[in-house]
Amino acid sequence: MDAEAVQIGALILAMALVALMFRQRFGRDWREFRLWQAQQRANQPEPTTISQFKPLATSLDPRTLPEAGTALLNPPHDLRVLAHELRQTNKRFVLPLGWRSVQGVVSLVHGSLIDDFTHVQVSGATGSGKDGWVRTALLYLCLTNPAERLQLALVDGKAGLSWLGWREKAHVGLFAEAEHELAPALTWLTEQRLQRQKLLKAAECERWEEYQAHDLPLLVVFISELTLLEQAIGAKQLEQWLNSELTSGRAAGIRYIIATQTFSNLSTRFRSQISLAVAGYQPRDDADEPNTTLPTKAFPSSALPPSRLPCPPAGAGVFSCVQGRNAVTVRTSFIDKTQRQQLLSLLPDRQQALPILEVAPTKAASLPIATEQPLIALAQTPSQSYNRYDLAQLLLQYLNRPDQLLDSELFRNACSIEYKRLRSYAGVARLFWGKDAAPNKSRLIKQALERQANPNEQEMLANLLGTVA
Ligand SMILES: Nc1ncnc2c1ncn2[C@@H]1O[C@H](COP(=O)(O)OP(=O)(O)OP(=O)(O)O)[C@@H](O)[C@H]1O
Repeated sequence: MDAEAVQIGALILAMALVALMFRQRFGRDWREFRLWQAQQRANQPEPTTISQFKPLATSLDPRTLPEAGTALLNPPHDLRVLAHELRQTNKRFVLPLGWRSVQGVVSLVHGSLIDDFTHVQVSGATGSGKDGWVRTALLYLCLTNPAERLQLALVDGKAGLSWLGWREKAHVGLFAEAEHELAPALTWLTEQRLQRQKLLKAAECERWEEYQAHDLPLLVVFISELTLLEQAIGAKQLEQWLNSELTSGRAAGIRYIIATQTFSNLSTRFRSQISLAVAGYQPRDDADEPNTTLPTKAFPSSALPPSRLPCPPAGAGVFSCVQGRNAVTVRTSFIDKTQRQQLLSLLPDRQQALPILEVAPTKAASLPIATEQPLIALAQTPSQSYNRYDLAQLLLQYLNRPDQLLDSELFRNACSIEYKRLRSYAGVARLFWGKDAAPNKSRLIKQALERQANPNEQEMLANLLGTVA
């Protein structure tokens, strides 16, 4: 009996040992398989919408810049060569992204702001060529589209030095260069978006692309250094504003190109609205993901992560363009000052004055309320017996003088409709001014309701006659 028990015990022990060995082996195999699977996925990027051309010009030097992956050593620095290559596309609003060379074949990577991507982020350490990239892209856009079809808004916190000669051009609809102009420029952009939404709504268009009339050009907004805007209006306000404008600007025919040295410390929320990352050199590999959305190890073989690109000045103009999981490393054409001035002189001058950017609201808290958040909330209002676009415009107009809203029948009417629904002054205030609405806004709603309940004689007459104050 004892011997039998020993035998059974030995058998169980032997089985457990075998199971343990298998488990370890199997676990290792499984991990290796997952790693191999991840590598395969990374090496076979999904088909991209940014595309490349076989060159029309035959004399391009196919050598690549040392240590810069597929980036071309000597990209053509003549805009006519770019134009010559891009003749092959039939897409609208095309941006040249840069040149690459694979096994001796040179190609120009490019994409359309309408068909291929929407908003673009451009990053890279100082001197990596961000301004150069944007200037070439925008110059090309202006030379290929009349001012009636394309307008630029240049918000350049770097005192406009990179944009000398652009202010006078008919393509430029807004030019903000001084620090005090930055916050009003953002308000102007929100107003533009609201006006566009109103026009599109009147024309029963869900998207700008459907709009048939010719009075709504594509508006391309370039923000040259995000951190300067952050200093001017505050991080939280900027994040809220960007989130609203990037989300709703797209359907209104507005595209943002946002540049900064690194997106590392900036909110990830608004960045989810950006569909193309143009990423130059970064000194640290933990900056790879914030600047491209791809972790260092997930880069496909077609591109180098920003931290592996050659650093400027040798690596100036080298960028990895990342869209989803697809990425390519390119070098941009550098249009020098002489050529730039010549090309700018071909663009028509403006006939009308630029908008005057009044002194900014000093408090960050008073940035446009009529942004996405209240508009989305308003759009969900079940009883639409007031015009939400007019209300949004009104809120924006009285941003710094909210007390004066009390004189508006539209405002008071909207307050009473929303209060009946929400049963909370603070709730209505949040609906109108966003989630950070201050307590004084709740008081304002209360006052509006009191006034609506006890209108003065003139207001009663106006109400009876059906006119809007
Ligand atoms: N495509 C390019 N090819 C070669 N050199 C370039 C290219 N682009 C830029 N450079 C060089 O790099 C310099 C810096 O470029 P640029 O001012 O565009 O960089 P930046 O990233 O905007 O810098 P910063 O953040 O400091 O403003 C340019 O003066 C030019 O000499």
